Amino acid sequence: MKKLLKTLYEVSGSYSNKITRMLIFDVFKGLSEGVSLVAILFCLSKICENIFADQSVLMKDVYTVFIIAAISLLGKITFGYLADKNKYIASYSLGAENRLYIGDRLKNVNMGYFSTNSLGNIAGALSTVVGELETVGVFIIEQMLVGTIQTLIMVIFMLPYDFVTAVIILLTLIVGIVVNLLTQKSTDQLTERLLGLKLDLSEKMLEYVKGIGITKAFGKDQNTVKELNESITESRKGFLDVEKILVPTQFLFLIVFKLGICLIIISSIIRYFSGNIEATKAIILIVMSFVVFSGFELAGSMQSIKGVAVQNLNTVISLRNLPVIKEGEMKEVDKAEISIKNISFSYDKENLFNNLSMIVPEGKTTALVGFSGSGKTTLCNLMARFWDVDSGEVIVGDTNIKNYKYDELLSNFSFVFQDVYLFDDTIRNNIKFGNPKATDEEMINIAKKAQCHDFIMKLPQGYDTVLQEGGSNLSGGERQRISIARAMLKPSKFVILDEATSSVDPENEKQLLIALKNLLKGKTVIIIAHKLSTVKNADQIIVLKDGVIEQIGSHIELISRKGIYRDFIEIRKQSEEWKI
Ligand SMILES: Nc1ncnc2c1ncn2[C@@H]1O[C@H](COP(=O)(O)OP(=O)(O)OP(=O)(O)O)[C@@H](O)[C@H]1O
Repeated sequence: MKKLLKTLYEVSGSYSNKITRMLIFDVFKGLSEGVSLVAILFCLSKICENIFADQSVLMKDVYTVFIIAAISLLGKITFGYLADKNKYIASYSLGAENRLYIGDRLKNVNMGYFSTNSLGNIAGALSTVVGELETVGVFIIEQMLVGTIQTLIMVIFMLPYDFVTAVIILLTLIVGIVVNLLTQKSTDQLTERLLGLKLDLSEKMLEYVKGIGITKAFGKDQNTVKELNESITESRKGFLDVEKILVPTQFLFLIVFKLGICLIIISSIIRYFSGNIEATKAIILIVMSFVVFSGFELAGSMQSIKGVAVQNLNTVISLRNLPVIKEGEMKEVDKAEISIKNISFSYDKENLFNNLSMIVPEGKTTALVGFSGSGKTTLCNLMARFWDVDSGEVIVGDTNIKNYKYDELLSNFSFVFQDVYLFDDTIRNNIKFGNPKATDEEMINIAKKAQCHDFIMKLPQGYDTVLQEGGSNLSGGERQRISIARAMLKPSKFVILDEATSSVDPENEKQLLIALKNLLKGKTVIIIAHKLSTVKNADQIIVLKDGVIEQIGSHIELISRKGIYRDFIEIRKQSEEWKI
């Protein structure tokens, strides 16, 4: 419980005071519950005493006990309400706060993290794990605390009332705790496995849904379906295995208390018949035996799922502590130039770049061309610090990018990625994502230039049309034009266009290229393109092959020289597979 509380406080952020309040109210709720039970037993004892003594029940005693019971019941309800109020605010708010915190942290995590950790796992952790934390985590602590306090009150009452029963209760509690501790290790291991299975299942589900189109196209017996089926079978088997161990351990734990109850009843009957205790006491002890362990039984049953809560909390803590990239203090980019000096970089063992150097001059357009896999996208990612170089320097303006504040550095870059992603939001908000302060007029003006205004106006709600996740209710070309408008609306010094017009039809592309030319005027542009039309007007063309710069120059210079660029152009005419 101490460990659970400690980790819960670690993730509770600004809502830790609500948890403290909940715990305080729960202590009073537990006390009230214990006292009300004792008061009812005491009342019963007085009534029995008077009946057995053939006397009329003393109303003064009954009233006193009734008032105590009423006050404690009222306390139980009031403190229960206050504890619940704080519990719900704390649990749902800390869930939301953690999702926001982790989401923000993920933004500053090196992209390598996303290569080694699947999207499904991260999504599963943020939804399932944080969700369980909201519903189960705080609840477990509450039940354990209230149950334990209630039982302690009963024990304290029992000690002076009947020593033998007090000893039986204490021994039962000790055996119960020992059984719990002995089974704890195996249940903890199981809950760890349970979490792994849940995350694996959510990863496979996500992969399956995302690839549903491919699955349809290639038939049902493809790998994703097979993997999903295996994961479902594996998780079903795993969940059953967990239950197979959890149920008997729970049963063993409950048996201990049932045996404790039997012992109290047997000892009371034996002692009554041997004349050691009176009938009243025997009755009270027998009645009390049925309720004395109830709080502790509940607390103990929480112990087995406590492992789940601890696992969930640890997962949240590890996500909260994800190593983010180290950032510097620089805010302003003084010069819109990028200078790459002797960089080496590898995704895994083999280096993609070895001592590569180049300059992206201010206010000019630099085109990166080369075969697929030659490193064009990677080079752009290194310029915006999506990844860190292994050695060498990427200098933006006059400063190494590692010395900039990360958000400030990124605010200077606009991107149009190969794989366009649009948010599940209106078209207006998707375009304004690049510059939320832009007016509608500015936004529409850019949309017109990006050749998307006309098709947007044909949609039933125009700019207020809500896009489906990823923009799946638009064509590839429409998505790309919206992403161009989004990038153009962002006031940035650098624009990176990664095959930005690849999905646009020739008619739109012509107008788009004219618009891009105007919009990109004065900006430093890095363009990855496979179309000659996009590349030939660049001020500088850098030809990459297997991570090595083979040629640098303008289109006129490169086409007039024998070499890889001229070959590209030739081959391009023959084959659509080349990327130039
Ligand atoms: N996240 C990653 N993890 C591991 N390897 C990667 C990753 N991204 C790219 N690579 C590898 O790095 C090399 C360069 O990839 P990159 O995407 O930079 O090439 P590219 O020239 O942009 O290719 P394309 O024109 O096909 O987009 C390729 O061999 C690719 O497989």
